[in-house]
Amino acid sequence: MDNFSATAARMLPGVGSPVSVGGGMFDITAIPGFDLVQRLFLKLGLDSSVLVTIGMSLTLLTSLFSFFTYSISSVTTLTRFISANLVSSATVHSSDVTYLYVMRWLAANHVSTDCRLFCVTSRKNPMSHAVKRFSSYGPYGDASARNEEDDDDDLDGLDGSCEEDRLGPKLKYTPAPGFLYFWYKKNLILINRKLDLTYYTGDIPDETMILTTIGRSPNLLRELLAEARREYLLAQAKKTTVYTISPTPFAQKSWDQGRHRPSRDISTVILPPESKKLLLRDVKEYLNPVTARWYAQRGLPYRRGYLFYGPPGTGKTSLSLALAGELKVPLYILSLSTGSLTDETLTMLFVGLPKKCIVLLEDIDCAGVQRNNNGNFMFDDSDSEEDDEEDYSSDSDSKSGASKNKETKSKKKTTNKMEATTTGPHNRMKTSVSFSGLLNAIDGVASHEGRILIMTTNHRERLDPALIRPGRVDMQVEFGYAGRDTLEEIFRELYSQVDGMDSATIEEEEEVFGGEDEPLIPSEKKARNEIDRQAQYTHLIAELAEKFARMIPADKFTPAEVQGFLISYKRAPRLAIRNLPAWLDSKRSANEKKGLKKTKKAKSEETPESRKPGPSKGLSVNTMGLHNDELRNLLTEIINTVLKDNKILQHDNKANKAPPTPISPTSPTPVKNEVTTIERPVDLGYNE
Ligand SMILES: Nc1ncnc2c1ncn2[C@@H]1O[C@H](COP(=O)(O)OP(=O)(O)OP(=O)(O)O)[C@@H](O)[C@H]1O
Repeated sequence: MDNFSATAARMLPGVGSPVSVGGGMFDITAIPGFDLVQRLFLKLGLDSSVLVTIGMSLTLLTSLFSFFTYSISSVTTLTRFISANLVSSATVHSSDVTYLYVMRWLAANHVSTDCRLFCVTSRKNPMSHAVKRFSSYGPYGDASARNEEDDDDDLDGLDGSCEEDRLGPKLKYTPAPGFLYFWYKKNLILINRKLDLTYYTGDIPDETMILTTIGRSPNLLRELLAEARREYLLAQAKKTTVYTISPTPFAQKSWDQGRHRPSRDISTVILPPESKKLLLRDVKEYLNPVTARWYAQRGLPYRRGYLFYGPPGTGKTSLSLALAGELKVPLYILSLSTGSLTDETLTMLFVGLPKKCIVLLEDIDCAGVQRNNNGNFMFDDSDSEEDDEEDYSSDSDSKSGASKNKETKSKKKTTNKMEATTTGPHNRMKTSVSFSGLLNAIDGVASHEGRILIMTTNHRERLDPALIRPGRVDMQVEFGYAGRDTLEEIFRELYSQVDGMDSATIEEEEEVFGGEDEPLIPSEKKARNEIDRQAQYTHLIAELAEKFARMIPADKFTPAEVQGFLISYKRAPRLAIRNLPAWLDSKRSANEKKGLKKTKKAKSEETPESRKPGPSKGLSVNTMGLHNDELRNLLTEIINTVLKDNKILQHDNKANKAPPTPISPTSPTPVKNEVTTIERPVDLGYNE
């Protein structure tokens, strides 16, 4: 026996001599090539017995691998057999709203919160949407719309807990992707959440969720899905989905992820009752399927447009939101001053609208939307929100100041470029929307039939008549300062009997501020039963509301201002009334200061040039680069004489004075495709 055979025999009994395998005799040296390898190893001075070890190990591993492969394939075959014959399953994809139904259901039934493998995030998570997918299980308007606020709102409603405690935002637990099981109606349900990272670009990865239950009948899963759907939709009925455009200035504009706001009850928007009634009747009639057929049969475009106009803070946006809630349609908000809107993007946005929705084209006059000589809208720096407020200043002195200011601004505007920087309250972005582009978007072929268009403006007089002609605007609603009735209603609305509000809560709150001399209701007069107590409270608030309304000058403040004041006294109406005179004084002096500032500003803007008689507005004199004062004066004189002779100046002045053709009020009953102006009654019957 040579060296190798001796070593092999040492390590493996039987090497070099026949080895017993499977009961038979196996001689390792009989393997073909063994002799050759053995000699090679001997030449290289290596211990060839290693070969035996490697050979044996490889054989063992191959056997094990074959065993596992076989086992896995058997399990797969078995699983396939079971899933094909013994279980039922439902597949839900995250791109479909059903996903949201299920996720909400899981949260509502504590399935997602009680699982062992979970993700955790903060409830008020300022992080990206990617985190939110796993941190949220609230309702979403559509599959892509996942919003943190909404989740939290809804979650609070579901588990009765609050999203924050004394220390800060609470933690939120949700199931990790993978397997999860729970019991539903005494049946085991298995959920497999699988992420699809194939096209993952860093935002929310797609997900497939498979719900499986034992048994061949799919009824159980259908029941669960139907229940999830019902609960989700019922929760949604109390909400309005609001879409705005994505805030990125350079990206292709598109509607952003819908946000769910609690629907605003239309009764909380205070308007003269007849205006509200007419408007509601008109919109509801328009949305009636019979009306749609009526339009179709006559070949009329099935669209309806409204113009809400009035000072800022008088409820135009609030009413639009409330209308969307009342009609259960989504609200799409678009402000012409927001973002780098172009004709194309505007058209695309209108194309992207669903069939039934409200489009709110806000502040159509914002930043001075006007048509220039080229037919394009111009956006002016000088007209900011602040100016809107100034223009509507309740102080008569300041009003004259404002109008002077406005004149100076409008002069500036004429020199404006077609594309100018806009100053919306939030953005400073380039905007260029041509007039025809806007009209095309509103009523071009791309515009969806069945939509409701609401345009709001603080300055109806600045709008081009073509924009608000019948067919584009079928009804106009004026929003004004708070008259006596409105003031009373605002007060009553704020202190109404919701959220446990009653005379006891008021007295408690007053105690915090040092208490009032008189008891709210003398103890001997306090009602005995609940119904009487409620009636007594309503009566009391009505009396206070009347007193409050009598103390404020009518038609001087916007509902937003009055609400803002009252909100400081959420549960202390008598305190609000006590502090009202001080608030009115502060408002008055603020207005006086504002008026003074404006007069000063207007004076400072008056340059010696502006005082000189010059060519009429809109007429520019090209001095061919000559800056000679004499020449300029001479030219000015010549032009003025020529203009006077040709009556151009007269005509031009007239044109400047004449406001854009006003829409005259017609009959109070809306007539199809005729403009109906719902004005607030001229005399509201309120005495100051
Ligand atoms: N008529 C009203 N009834 C109830 N609340 C009102 C009314 N007007 C204003 N408010 C309150 O004032 C706030 C601002 O109102 P809103 O945004 O609707 O005013 P707006 O007329 O759209 O203002 P802007 O012209 O600046 O857009 C809201 O919180 C709203 O609750």
